[in-house]
Amino acid sequence: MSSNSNNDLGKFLRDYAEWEVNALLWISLITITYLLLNKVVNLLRLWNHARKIPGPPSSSFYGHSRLLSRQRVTEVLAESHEKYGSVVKLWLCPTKLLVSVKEPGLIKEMLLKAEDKLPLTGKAFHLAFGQSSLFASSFDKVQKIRESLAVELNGRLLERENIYYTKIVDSVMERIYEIMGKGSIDCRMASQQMAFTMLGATIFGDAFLAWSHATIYEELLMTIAKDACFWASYRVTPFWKRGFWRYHHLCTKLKCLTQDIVLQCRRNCKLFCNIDQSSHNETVNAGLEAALGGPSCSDALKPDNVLSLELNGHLNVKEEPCGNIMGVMFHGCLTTAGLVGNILERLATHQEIQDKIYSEIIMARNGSVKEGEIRVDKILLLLATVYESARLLPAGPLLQRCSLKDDLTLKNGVTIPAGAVLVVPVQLVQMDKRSWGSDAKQFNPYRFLSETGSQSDQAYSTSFAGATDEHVDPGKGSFVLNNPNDNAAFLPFGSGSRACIGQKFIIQGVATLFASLLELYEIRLQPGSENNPKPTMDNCVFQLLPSPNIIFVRRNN
Ligand code: HEM
Repeated sequence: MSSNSNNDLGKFLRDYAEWEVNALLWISLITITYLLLNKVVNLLRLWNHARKIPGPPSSSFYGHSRLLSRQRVTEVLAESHEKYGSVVKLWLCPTKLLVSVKEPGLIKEMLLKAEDKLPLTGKAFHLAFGQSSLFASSFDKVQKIRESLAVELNGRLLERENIYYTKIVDSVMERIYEIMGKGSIDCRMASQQMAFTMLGATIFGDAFLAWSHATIYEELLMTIAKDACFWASYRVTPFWKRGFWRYHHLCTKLKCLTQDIVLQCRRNCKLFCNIDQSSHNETVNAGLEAALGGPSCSDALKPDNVLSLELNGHLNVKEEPCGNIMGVMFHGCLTTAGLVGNILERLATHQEIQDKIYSEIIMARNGSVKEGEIRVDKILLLLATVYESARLLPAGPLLQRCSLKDDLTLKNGVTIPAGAVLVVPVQLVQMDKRSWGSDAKQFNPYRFLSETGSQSDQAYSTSFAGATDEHVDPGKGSFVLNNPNDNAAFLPFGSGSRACIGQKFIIQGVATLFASLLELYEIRLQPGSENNPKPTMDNCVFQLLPSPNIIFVRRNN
């Protein structure tokens, strides 16, 4: 009797186990089928929507990727827009659609509606600096911290004094003379120095100017910048490659050095100093040791609190300490160096504009109420030169966006499917004759100045189309600076929901830096380098040739 009941129980358990396994297999099968079907449906939707967007036919399975590997993307887009209109598509592979928008009105609409960034951008920052919210791809993650950073930067704009920039110029010139002593200096090197010092001093305060590791920090940042996108482009992070570990080691060094300067900055209590010091008494020695090749850095110190607490306490515990600070230094230094380099080169090659700016600076200095103050908002030609340099050489050839969840319908009726790579060929747009007049490809800062009284809406639409210095003399005071953002084709800082937060801050900062620099120094091409090649246009694309050597000549005043 009992052996029978044992057998029944055993059979029941076996049947039950079999039933459980079967149920599990069915659930897995249904889930996988659902996921696959979902992918197929999404793919069919993508192909269906893409059919209605004009673009060159793709002759192979790989779409236009072969064409893009042979020709620069801006050239391909220039030809395609010429032929197919303001919205064109290219296939990067059968599942990846690229849509380019070139008409300024549509660009504005698209950049407002497409709130996400391409996952690659977020991945490059994540891989280099760990998890941080400021440069993540999804808009939901960045929204709050964007607002806080904007408030923070605008506050900083109000409190910055010229004396501060004089200190930065002194520090930069000391280093530049050191380099010039060993040989000549090219625009790129000088601009890197200026951008790095300006941003470092802004973020970390005076402590940064006296920091003994500043040079190593700058070199590390630039080395990481060269490789960041390469390593992020791997679908699976290549842990098996030695090169990757070398890169990773550099990122760790940068992290530790950032912790060191954050600690020094707290000690000096210059920036972000309203945080509760008592919770951050830990020493950073371990971090510094690691940066210089010793053991790994201290976890106890959470320097990102410096930024995050300051930014209204949006600290996410999962975030990497210092991740946002490193992200800002990385993006800010690279982009600012590009802009400063272009201004240096333009001023060195346009002495007449430099002389006029110098007169404006002296007038602004004489007219200032407070001693030692120069109001950059009075130095119109300098600000116009900053805008024009940003227009002619944007930070990158493309602005990139995507809408991860929803399809986008533009006012011209085109629907762009969710997940498509959206781009704006910013070089083409910023040199388009229809937006900038017949001299669109030339350096003419006067296009950003117009006579007072000509600021009606109608005048605005034409005011960017190449005024000349014969008509505009900022010294006479009857001219005003146009707001560059009134021209939808002005996009060096992007536009819309993910536009650069640093635009106002950096324009004012760079202008103040140049005002302090030009007051003391004249920028000239090094004798003999006048005939060196200059940036030239080739099929609508600027060729970046070796940057010219320049010298800084101290004025006699
Ligand atoms: C000359 C200097 C700079 C240039 C040319 C520049 C340009 C840009 C561009 C083109 C974008 C993408 C915009 C878009 O997709 O619409 C961007 C994003 C951003 N910029 Fe800048 N930038 C500069 C300096 C700075 C500085 C100094 C800061 C901060 C201190 C900053 C903070 C940011 C942030 C946080 C974003 C990301 C916004 C987001 O993803 O939501 N930028 N910048």
